[in-house]
Amino acid sequence: MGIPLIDLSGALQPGAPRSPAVMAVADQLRQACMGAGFFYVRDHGVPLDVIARQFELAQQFFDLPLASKEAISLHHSPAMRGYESLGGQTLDANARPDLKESFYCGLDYAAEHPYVQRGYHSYGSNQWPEGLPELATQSRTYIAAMRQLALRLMQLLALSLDLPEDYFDHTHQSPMLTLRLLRYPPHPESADALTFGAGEHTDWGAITLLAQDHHGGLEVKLPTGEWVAATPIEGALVVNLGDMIPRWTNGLYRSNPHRVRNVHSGGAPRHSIPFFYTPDYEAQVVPVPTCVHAGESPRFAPCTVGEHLQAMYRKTYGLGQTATSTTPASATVMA
Ligand SMILES: O=C(O)CCC(=O)C(=O)O
Ligand SMILES: [Fe+2]
Repeated sequence: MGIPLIDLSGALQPGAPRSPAVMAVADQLRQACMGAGFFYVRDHGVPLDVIARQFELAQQFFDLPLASKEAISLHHSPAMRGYESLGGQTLDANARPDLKESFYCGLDYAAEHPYVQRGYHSYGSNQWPEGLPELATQSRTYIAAMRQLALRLMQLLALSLDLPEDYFDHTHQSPMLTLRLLRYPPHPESADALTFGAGEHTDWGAITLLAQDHHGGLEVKLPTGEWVAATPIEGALVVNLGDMIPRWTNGLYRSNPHRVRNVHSGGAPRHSIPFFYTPDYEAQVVPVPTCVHAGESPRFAPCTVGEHLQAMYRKTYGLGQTATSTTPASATVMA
């Protein structure tokens, strides 16, 4: 079992849900989601020049002086948007802080939006760096294109579960969408076994669409326990399932652990751009009807998206509680 490559041409248009081309893609998705929980997509409809420009601007952003980046530190932002310096996050509580710099942005939610008023984590406005005005406009274009693809992938996922195509559409009314720019310095030669660019973790939302540069370094843990490289494929995106998907599918589809070490770049930094398609903060995540059969019970405690995400942010940023003392209620697996 590896990480399959799925060609989306012929399956991008909604409204012809049961055509043979669409159902062939839905079948491939089902196999991938029951296995690696990761797959590549190509012919995905996101213009390649939009992706290339996002990488150029990411490089320009990280090349800014540290003081310019720190001026928009995410610690200044109630919505957790902005710059995060090296070692700012510890994705694996048993490892060292991650060797990566990052920049968070997302949808602009106005101060009057009820979720901003309620102080929900990550709802609010962006912080953009001085001197790089195109980053804001380009990131909005990128988010819009990725959002459209993610919506379509969730529709195909619904079909793969024998559900109506639009089954999950309503769960993304006011989503927690996050676009993240990442730069990993070269992995130090002296690094010990507890050093990672991104420590072992699962993603937290619905699906992640990852664009990576040509260096590689992302590794995925298969259900067998074997780690495999998610080697870059030109023009393709890596898609993986976040923690909401096993909850919706009662464990049928997997949100698999993965990690990053920038060990193949010949001493160059590695850049990647994950887009986290995370549902509405208040969406209740309970198993879909086609995944709980007579006599079976739900394997996960019901949760809202916001509860789980907030607990995971707290855990990996040491906010409020220490990493080891935080066990999100939503992580509970029922017997
Ligand atoms: O940089 C990568 O390839 C993956 C990053 C990642 O897993 C994450 O940000 O959740
Ligand atoms: Fe991840």
